[in-house]
Amino acid sequence: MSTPEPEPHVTTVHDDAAQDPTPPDVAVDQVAPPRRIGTHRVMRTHDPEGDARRIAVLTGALPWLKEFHGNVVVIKYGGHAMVDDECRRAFADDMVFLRTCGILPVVVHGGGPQITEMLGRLGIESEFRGGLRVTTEQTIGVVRMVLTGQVTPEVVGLINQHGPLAVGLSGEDGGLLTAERTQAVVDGESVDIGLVGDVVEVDPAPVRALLEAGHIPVIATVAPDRDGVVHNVNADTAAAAVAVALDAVKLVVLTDVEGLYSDWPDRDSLVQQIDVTELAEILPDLDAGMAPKMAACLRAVQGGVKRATVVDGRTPHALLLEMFTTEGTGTMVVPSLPTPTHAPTTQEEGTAP
Ligand SMILES: Nc1ncnc2c1ncn2[C@@H]1O[C@H](COP(=O)(O)OP(=O)(O)O)[C@@H](O)[C@H]1O
Ligand SMILES: CC(=O)N[C@@H](CCC(=O)OP(=O)(O)O)C(=O)O
Repeated sequence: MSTPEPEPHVTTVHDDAAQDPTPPDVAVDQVAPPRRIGTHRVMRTHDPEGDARRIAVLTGALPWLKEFHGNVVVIKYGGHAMVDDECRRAFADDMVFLRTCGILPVVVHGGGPQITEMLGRLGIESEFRGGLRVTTEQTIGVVRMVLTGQVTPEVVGLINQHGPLAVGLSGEDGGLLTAERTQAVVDGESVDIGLVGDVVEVDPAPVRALLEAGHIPVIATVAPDRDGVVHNVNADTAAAAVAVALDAVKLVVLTDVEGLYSDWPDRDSLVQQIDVTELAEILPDLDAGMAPKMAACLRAVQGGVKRATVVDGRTPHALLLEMFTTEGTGTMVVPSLPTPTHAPTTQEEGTAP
């Protein structure tokens, strides 16, 4: 019996190697690939000028962060500033930015165009006198429905895309606002405009409770009078009253124009800064849209709010630029400026804290 030939030694890769986690044989002359250490991330390209700009922005924000940290800032979010998607997203980002920086934003929203649209759909014509809506028994229901049932949830929803931060409430909730029937002033004459109220009392407790719980309050401006009759309150007016009651350091009014023009509509006449004495003088001559807005800024600063600014809400992030850079935007209302007895310093000229 002959001895069987030995099988030639063959290195094979078995079919079942796919299930076998051990690596296949490595030929002696094959070098293992070098081990890769770490992973990639987005890196800056060499850009000393860009770096200097970024650093200037970040360090330049420091005095403002110190000024606002732990303090209430009231933001009046006008109905005209809500119309564009990009601006709406930017507004929500800005509110969350403020809250994350330890600042306490409180939003008071308008909704004039949205109310007008709904009234139009119902076949009711809108009428304004002295910048305020003539409000009948019929229209107050629509005003209340649009502000609390449509605009508040929209604003809350926008902010809450970042997480459950915003909580909506109206002047009717928790005794927040008490209104008293008011009149409009047209050509120096007081005229009746129905169920329109001025704010005569603010109970800040419900808003403070929300702030303490880490929330961003979003307020709709319908409010009962002392008999419980609901009134339509202009959102600029309500924002000013809320800012005073909460000892806010700042009121920012977001609207659809760059600020106050002294010679409206001449675009070269933007007022950069105005003190309350001068504002009180020109207030009776202001046109409808700006009249309640500037009256609100006046009321806020006279009530102890350090600054009130009207800013163009159609420019995304205009609020951040206004709050965290020395170069302001829009029109700033400040307390009465003392008559300078010396050449103004840079600090007095600018808007630094
Ligand atoms: N002196 C002025 N300076 C700037 N805007 C003015 C002036 N007078 C009237 N306006 C008008 O006021 C409007 C802003 O008010 P309004 O429409 O009530 O805004 P919001 O909905 O934000 O409260 C501007 O779009 C402009 O048409
Ligand atoms: C009395 C009065 O005029 N109320 C306003 C309330 C909404 C508001 O102020 O909205 P804006 O801020 O978008 O203008 C109105 O009915 O239109």
